[in-house]
Amino acid sequence: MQIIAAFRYAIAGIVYCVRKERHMKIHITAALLVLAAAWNWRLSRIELAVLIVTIAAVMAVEMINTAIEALVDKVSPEFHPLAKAAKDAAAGAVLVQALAAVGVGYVLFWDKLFK
Ligand SMILES: Nc1ncnc2c1ncn2[C@@H]1O[C@H](COP(=O)(O)OP(=O)(O)OP(=O)(O)O)[C@@H](O)[C@H]1O
Repeated sequence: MQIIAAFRYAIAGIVYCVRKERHMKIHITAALLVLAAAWNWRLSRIELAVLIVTIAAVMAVEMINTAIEALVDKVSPEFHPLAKAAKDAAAGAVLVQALAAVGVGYVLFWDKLFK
């Protein structure tokens, strides 16, 4: 696959997730707010790097969750315990990453907000 076409498909995947997933819109809004706060409090370069990786990880896991949901809906529209396991595990991955992001936010911003 040509590299330009590969990029086009990847962008289409991101656009699909943003359009379809309400959670992606929430993640993007939160990311913009957090980046504004990082700029306001002049986070160090390393803090900013951690923040960027965390934001990207949350969005990437959410997109993988969307991919798994789409695949499960395609191959198993009817109820199946394995379909449930796949969707629940994917949702669990999003939760784990979101909790980690809250932890990162706490470490980076708590002192600046409350001291
Ligand atoms: N085909 C299925 N077989 C068994 N359980 C399912 C199936 N589809 C959904 N479920 C159960 O319902 C839950 C919610 O599924 P759903 O597809 O509505 O995902 P969601 O997390 O609400 O995502 P979204 O809100 O993005 O659509 C799953 O986590 C799973 O437990």
